Amino acid sequence: MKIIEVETLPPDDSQPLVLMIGKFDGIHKGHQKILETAQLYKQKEEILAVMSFSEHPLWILTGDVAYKEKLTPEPEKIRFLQEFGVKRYYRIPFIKEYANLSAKTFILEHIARLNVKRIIVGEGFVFGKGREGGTKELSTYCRKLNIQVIVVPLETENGAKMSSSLIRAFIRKGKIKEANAQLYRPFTIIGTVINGQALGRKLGFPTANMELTDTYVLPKPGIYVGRATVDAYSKKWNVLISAGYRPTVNGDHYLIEVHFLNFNDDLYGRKIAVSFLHYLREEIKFQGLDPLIEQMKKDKLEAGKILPLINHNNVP
Ligand SMILES: Cc1cc2nc3c(=O)[nH]c(=O)nc-3n(C[C@H](O)[C@H](O)[C@H](O)COP(=O)(O)O)c2cc1C
Ligand SMILES: Nc1ncnc2c1ncn2[C@@H]1O[C@H](COP(=O)(O)OP(=O)(O)OP(=O)(O)O)[C@@H](O)[C@H]1O
Repeated sequence: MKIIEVETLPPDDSQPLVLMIGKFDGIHKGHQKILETAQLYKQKEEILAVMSFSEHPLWILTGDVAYKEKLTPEPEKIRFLQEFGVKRYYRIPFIKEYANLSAKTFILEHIARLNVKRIIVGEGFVFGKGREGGTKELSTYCRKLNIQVIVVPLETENGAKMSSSLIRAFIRKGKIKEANAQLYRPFTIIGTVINGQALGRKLGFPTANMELTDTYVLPKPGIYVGRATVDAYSKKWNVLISAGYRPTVNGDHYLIEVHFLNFNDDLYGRKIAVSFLHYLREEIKFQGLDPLIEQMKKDKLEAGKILPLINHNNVP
């Protein structure tokens, strides 16, 4: 994958492209349909390209941190796009000047510098200053440049558009199943294992405390059942995940801790990828450690019952 930084204008280029534009956070089922359509339309000499923003435009424009939190931070997003055959990634630093670009200027001055043969967008796609341009304007400007525009019908669930914002909202509410259904795979967070208070080991439930590699959208505090991989190994381990503030031990910040079932190796400093599969229960403030241990034993039993019933890859 070639990553091209767009400073002010994309560099002139003659490579024939099939272009997709957007944030593509999560590469959800709707995004996957766009990528599959692009593959279908691609001619032999053309390559797939995505133009995306390094940060969510609304994070830059409003400063609302909720928009900084991602389902798939950029390295993850690029890895997924690569799996879908994308060969080029135009990375736009979403500065305010970019937000002020009109729909017309974006196509006739920016996109015109590239040799775009086709643009694939979803129904309802909007672009340009204040979201002024829609698919109609896109087609009008692209006709002048001889670019074919393909508008893909919306991928919906229960009548609602599948969208990154909706999936982020599901995760914040602990609605993991709903989020995973739209992602078409389990929601996964990657981090490095750091030292905790080593209390977990004494309680009989050692946990790998995660330092996250990026600003992920964080699941509602609670206990989850999931699966995890370690470093680059493909083996998946069953895990219990504690996400939240650990009120029993007066934790003062949100933390994701992972208890591996049937795995005892030292994990400090190692990179783990943790997939959330099932929301088990809320965090509880216990009066002392004994009731916490009792509850953790129950959680383990419950996880043992639930794991065989879960579709781990979330693909029907
Ligand atoms: C399965 C499981 C369930 C947990 N449930 C709770 C809970 O309900 N309330 C709570 O305060 N902490 C809960 N925790 C977090 C523990 O308090 C934490 O793992 C323990 O204090 C060890 O922390 P350490 O890793 O910093 O040593 C849970 C942890 C696990 C693994
Ligand atoms: N549910 C969907 N069905 C079909 N196409 C979609 C769907 N959701 C997004 N797209 C298309 O995918 C491309 C990238 O979309 P983008 O990630 O910018 O928006 P989004 O997923 O709607 O996110 P948000 O929820 O943050 O608005 C666009 O062409 C968009 O129209």
